[in-house]
Amino acid sequence: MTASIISGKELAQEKRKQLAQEVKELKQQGVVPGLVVILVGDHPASISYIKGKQKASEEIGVAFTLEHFPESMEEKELLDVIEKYNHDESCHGILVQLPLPDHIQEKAVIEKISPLKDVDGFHPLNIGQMMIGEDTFLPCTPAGIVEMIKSANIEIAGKHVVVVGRSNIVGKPVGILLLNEHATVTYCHSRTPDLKEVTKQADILVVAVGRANFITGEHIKENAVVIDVGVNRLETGKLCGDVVFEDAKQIASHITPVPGGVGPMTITMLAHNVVKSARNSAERLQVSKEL
Ligand SMILES: Nc1nc2c(c(=O)[nH]1)N[C@@H](CN(C=O)c1ccc(C(=O)N[C@@H](CCC(=O)O)C(=O)O)cc1)CN2
Repeated sequence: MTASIISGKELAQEKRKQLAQEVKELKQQGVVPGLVVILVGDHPASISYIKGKQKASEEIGVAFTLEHFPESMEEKELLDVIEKYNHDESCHGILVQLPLPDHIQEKAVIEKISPLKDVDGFHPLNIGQMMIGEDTFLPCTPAGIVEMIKSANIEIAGKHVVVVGRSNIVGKPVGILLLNEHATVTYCHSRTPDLKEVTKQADILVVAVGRANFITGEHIKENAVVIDVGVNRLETGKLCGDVVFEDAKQIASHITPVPGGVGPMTITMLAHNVVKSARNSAERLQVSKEL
């Protein structure tokens, strides 16, 4: 039997329709959700991802602003731009596209963004809230993965999840979100001895290493759910994931494709966070009017 495909593209379309409806309602209350994306440099992949964010924002009705600066921009200048938007009431979400040039400290930049506008969910305060299971802005790729698993009616509680990769953006938080859903979680990384012995125990295997075709059929348990987070561009120009799709298709019960899997859901969860932030801000305004 071949695996069912969990289409992030289709789920994203469905969620974007719901978000467009929520934005319509917010606009009737006089609130236009606003997203500011900051790009430093001309990284081609970043430019392409930002175009995706702009297209989704336009589809949903979110006001999108791009602040594009040269690679030579100083860290201080970037912090000042963030400070400006922290105080701008028309802006509900601030996102600094990663990676940043080497001379700019990612940590300082993330910490500068107001936690109330941190729609990437990368600020330590929001990460802490996520760790303890409080309502907050969740990092977009991990949140999108959880939505995709749930959309396929896959039970998470009690399952053994193996996460391959330990980045702050994807690997670490996706493990925490799935732990919060009562999974048993194991993390693997470059120093894990005998990787396939661990991955073969996974009921749900999440792969986020950024290496084309890193996971083969040998790593996958029969009927596992395989979530491929990799977006790798081959020399031929073709995109592929971290998992050999043809192998996984024969073994897994479900698999996410690349392209059209986790990527579109990352962008949709960003829009979800912007709408959530606009709603929070409308509620704060209402409370302050009532006082
Ligand atoms: N500030 C952030 N920077 C980065 C993040 C992030 O969440 N916040 N994640 C990644 C890049 N990323 C979003 O920014 C991202 C990656 C991939 C996709 C996507 O839709 N991929 C498509 C293929 C796109 C293509 O043709 O190249 C797919 O998988 O179908 C969206 C967003 C690093 N930086």
